[in-house]
Amino acid sequence: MDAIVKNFPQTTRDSDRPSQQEAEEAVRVLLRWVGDDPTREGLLETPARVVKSYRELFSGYDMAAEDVLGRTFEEVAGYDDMVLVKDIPFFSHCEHHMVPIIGKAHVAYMPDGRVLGLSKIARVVEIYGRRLQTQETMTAQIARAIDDTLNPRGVAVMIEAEHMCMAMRGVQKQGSTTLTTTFTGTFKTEPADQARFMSMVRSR
Ligand SMILES: Nc1nc2c(ncn2[C@@H]2O[C@H](COP(=O)(O)OP(=O)(O)OP(=O)(O)O)[C@@H](O)[C@H]2O)c(=O)[nH]1
Ligand SMILES: [Zn+2]
Repeated sequence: MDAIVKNFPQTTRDSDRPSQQEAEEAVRVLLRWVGDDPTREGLLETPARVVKSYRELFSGYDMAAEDVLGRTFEEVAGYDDMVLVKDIPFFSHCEHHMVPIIGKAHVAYMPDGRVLGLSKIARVVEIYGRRLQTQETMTAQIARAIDDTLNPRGVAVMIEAEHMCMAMRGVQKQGSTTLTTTFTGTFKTEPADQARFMSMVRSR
């Protein structure tokens, strides 16, 4: 099973994807649709640039969290308390409007013998961030990926983000923050663990 299919039911196989030329043509259509002229000098290279930047901004479709989380360590002198990586910045795009979501993720787990490389937690945030998202889905996906691959005693994920679709357009409310949380295992069953996670996230 290739990584993309394993990773995400809604991702497209490479063979089903439009060509770069087709994607560039779609950008030209949008440029005409907003009222500009894709043949003027300043816009000639724009479709190619947009497609290239989409490759980067949506590179999460080509990566699987399971591959990143596969490498774990056991030699931690019996450490079994919470591991929290907080304030992980990310950029995503909302699946409704395809405009940016800008936020921070806080990710914790309670190890059960094995721990993750710390950078891998940030990489998982990156993998799910670089897709079209709702904040709720992204929060749940990060928690589930860590839960499924590491089998810790519990996972806690909090995301705080500003949605540009609410700031730049539509209801036009700048500066509002949306908070979402997913708790599994001990973070779900033990109020004290959940409270400690919240206070560690909040402490500066
Ligand atoms: N639950 C959730 N909603 C989101 C997220 N990102 C954007 N939205 C919302 O998705 C909704 C889409 O609503 P629609 O009425 O279909 O679209 P719209 O006419 O563009 O809505 P307005 O933004 O209110 O103008 C809006 O209320 C957005 O604020 C997200 O991550 N989670
Ligand atoms: Zn939106």
